[in-house]
Amino acid sequence: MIPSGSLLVADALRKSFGPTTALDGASFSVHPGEVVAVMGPSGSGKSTLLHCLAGIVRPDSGTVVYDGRELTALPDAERSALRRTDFGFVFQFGQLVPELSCVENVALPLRLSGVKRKAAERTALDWLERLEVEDAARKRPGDISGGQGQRVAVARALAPSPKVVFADEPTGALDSLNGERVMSLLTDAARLQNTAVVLVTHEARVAAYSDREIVVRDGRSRDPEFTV
Ligand SMILES: Nc1ncnc2c1ncn2[C@@H]1O[C@H](COP(=O)(O)OP(=O)(O)OP(=O)(O)O)[C@@H](O)[C@H]1O
Repeated sequence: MIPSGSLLVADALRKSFGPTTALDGASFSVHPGEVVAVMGPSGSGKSTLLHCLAGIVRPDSGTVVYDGRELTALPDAERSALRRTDFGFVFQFGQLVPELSCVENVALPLRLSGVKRKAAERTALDWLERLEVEDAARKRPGDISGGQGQRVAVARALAPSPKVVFADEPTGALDSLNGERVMSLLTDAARLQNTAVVLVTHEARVAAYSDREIVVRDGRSRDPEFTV
């Protein structure tokens, strides 16, 4: 049975890329404000699971239900709109826009959802402060360190108050000290605003920041919250 009170639930996901089976029956669930780590060896299907959960990749079969709506059945335009309004993303290499200052990067998703420039930049500055990286506000991503860049990327993901943040190896390019700082800032801020976090990682010390771990092996995962 699908776990009750979940915000995002995937059941029996299957996905192949040509002859390669990436997902072969994966289940997953996350509650509002919960941090769930998706663990597993390289090539086991973690990123594919995250992409299916975020509506970026359409599974061959199985379902993804977000807030009562079946993502897998929504038209592309509606899924894109949902990604903009409800989801935030943090990738391994920040993927900030190099031509914009850090405060403009954080303000960008707010601007795209219609917030006026001044208000968007005020909110962006608040978030940079919360992530202890306000010194980088007027600098461009190329002029700050990798650790600072990831904090800016976390600020950008959280500033629009998303319901879910998807983080794919968010500390993979950082040393352990910077990685731990980014993880504690990300999870504290997410819990504070009741944002769920889907965290893909193969590192146990990163997964230690989660409330729960789900292991993917050979494209299969079983969420223990599901009951038969
Ligand atoms: N777009 C794609 N085209 C072809 N094969 C793909 C594609 N995406 C993933 N795969 C394959 O699917 C399998 C699962 O990949 P996935 O990236 O989901 O694993 P992962 O657990 O995230 O790996 P890693 O930890 O190395 O990032 C791998 O064999 C991979 O090569």
